[in-house]
Amino acid sequence: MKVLISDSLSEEGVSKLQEHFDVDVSTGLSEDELVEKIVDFDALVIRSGTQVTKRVIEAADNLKIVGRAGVGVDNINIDAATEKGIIVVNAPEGNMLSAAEHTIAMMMSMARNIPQANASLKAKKWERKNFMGVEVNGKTLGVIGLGRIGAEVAKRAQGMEMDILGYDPFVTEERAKSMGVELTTVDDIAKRADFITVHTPLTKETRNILDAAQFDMMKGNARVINCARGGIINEEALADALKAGKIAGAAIDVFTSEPPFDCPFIDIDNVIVTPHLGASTEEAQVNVAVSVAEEVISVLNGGSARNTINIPSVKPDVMAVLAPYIGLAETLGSAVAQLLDTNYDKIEISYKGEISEKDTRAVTVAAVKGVLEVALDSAVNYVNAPALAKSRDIEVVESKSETSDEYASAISIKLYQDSVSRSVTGAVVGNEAKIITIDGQHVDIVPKGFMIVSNHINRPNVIGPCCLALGANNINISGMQVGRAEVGGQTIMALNVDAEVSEEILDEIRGIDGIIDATLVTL
Ligand SMILES: NC(=O)c1ccc[n+]([C@@H]2O[C@H](COP(=O)([O-])OP(=O)(O)OC[C@H]3O[C@@H](n4cnc5c(N)ncnc54)[C@H](O)[C@@H]3O)[C@@H](O)[C@H]2O)c1
Ligand SMILES: O=C(O)[C@H](O)COP(=O)(O)O
Repeated sequence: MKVLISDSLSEEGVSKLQEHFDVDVSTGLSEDELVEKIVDFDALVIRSGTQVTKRVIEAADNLKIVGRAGVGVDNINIDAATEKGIIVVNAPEGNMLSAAEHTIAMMMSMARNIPQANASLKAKKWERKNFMGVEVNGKTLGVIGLGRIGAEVAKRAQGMEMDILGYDPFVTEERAKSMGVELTTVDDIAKRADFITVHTPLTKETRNILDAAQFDMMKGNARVINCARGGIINEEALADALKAGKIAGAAIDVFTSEPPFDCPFIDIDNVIVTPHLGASTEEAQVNVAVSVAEEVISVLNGGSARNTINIPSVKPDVMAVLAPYIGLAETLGSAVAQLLDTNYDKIEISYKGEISEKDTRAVTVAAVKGVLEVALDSAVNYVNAPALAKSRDIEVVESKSETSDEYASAISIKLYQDSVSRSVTGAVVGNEAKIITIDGQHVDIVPKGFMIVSNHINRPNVIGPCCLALGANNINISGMQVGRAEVGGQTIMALNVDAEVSEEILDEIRGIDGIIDATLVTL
């Protein structure tokens, strides 16, 4: 079998692979070169430097596995790989300490102007008064994303006597408390923190999580750090805030486009930058290279992988019966997680009717994956979803009842946090998945595309203005369902729309008299 390594990989990983396979190390390939070359290979091992695009996947007729020696898989077209049956694995733990240490190094370098002072002295200047710094002791650090790296950063900053504020929709109050972190909102972090660091994946929710509005709220002495992914902090807004003197500095390791030679803040004096070095330590590189090499060896020899991103660990015969329900459960999980706008500590999956007699473990895993994916994106997969829920103190409960009201089988997923809960129920009719209730109210929705779900008072002159607002913004409504509540009572409305709806338009809808809430659900 043949393995292509297309980014620089630690020798320990290369030699492990060479013990088993014919290994070709070719770095710096263009997309065209990779498309041409990949045809012959059974495995591809990469870091962040290789873009595994749809074209590359389409050309990869022998490829069985893509191994990412690191965390982020945003440079891999996962859907294309999944469609082609190519396993994608990563090495989620090997570089977390290095990334956390780099974050702390960036914070300290920024606090004490070390890169600028170093450059000045090497230019034979003695400019002590230009490099007055600040202490971090007693200061407040805001950590956005309290996963593996965020948690390690918080721990290290506490060692330097910093107070930690955190935001992570996926972390419960209890867990935050055990980490010594005060859980709050992004805006509160923007207002109160002296240093702010981001440690999330780049998703629809995290893109521009620090934007012009947040820079406007920050204190004049605020400093921001991005050692996660370019785009989590809006680069234009950051440049504007620095130029206007709204904040005191920034330390950036990752960029929307790398190398970032056209980046709008790269030349600003109080910005320090590194060329995506978070994982660049000897230790981390050995860890991730060995981890990925072991995964590739196992998979190419017919075994399984530990850190799969896209392949369910379900036996083929079980899959054949459960496949439509696995898809349904994942979709329902995603829908309900998008509807609940607080953290949750319990996921309840209820099976009714014929499905309750089956071994539903795989369906439950799919439901949990669907729920968690809203916050964790590609970090969650069929294999790790239950463990991720457990590690975040989220209880997963299954219940079964042999009777089902209208459909042969129905699945409900309910998320809880204290007295707040939301639920979505679905069924499979023919081969088509349907949402049949939202929060217990009957609807009949094909769960696909964009949907606005709102609660409103069941009385005249509420639905019309919503439709007018969408029409005025050129958003076409392709379907509408309204729950059945008594006149004057609270009811659900679900509007299928043909395009994504911005927060501004949703705010317009939320402002309509009689509307209680409105959420965009993307499926
Ligand atoms: N600079 C580097 O070289 C380097 C090295 C390693 C990792 N990384 C990047 O660091 C990031 C974090 O990695 P990790 O291993 O800690 O991942 P992780 O999956 O362990 O943690 C990510 C956390 O982000 C949280 N999150 C998701 N959506 C959120 C949202 N909307 N708001 C706030 N929090 C949200 C999740 O709940 C999770 O706890 C990734 O983007 C990864 O690619 C960069
Ligand atoms: O996601 C990651 O693991 C980091 O961004 C590291 O990327 P690298 O392996 O290309 O250094």
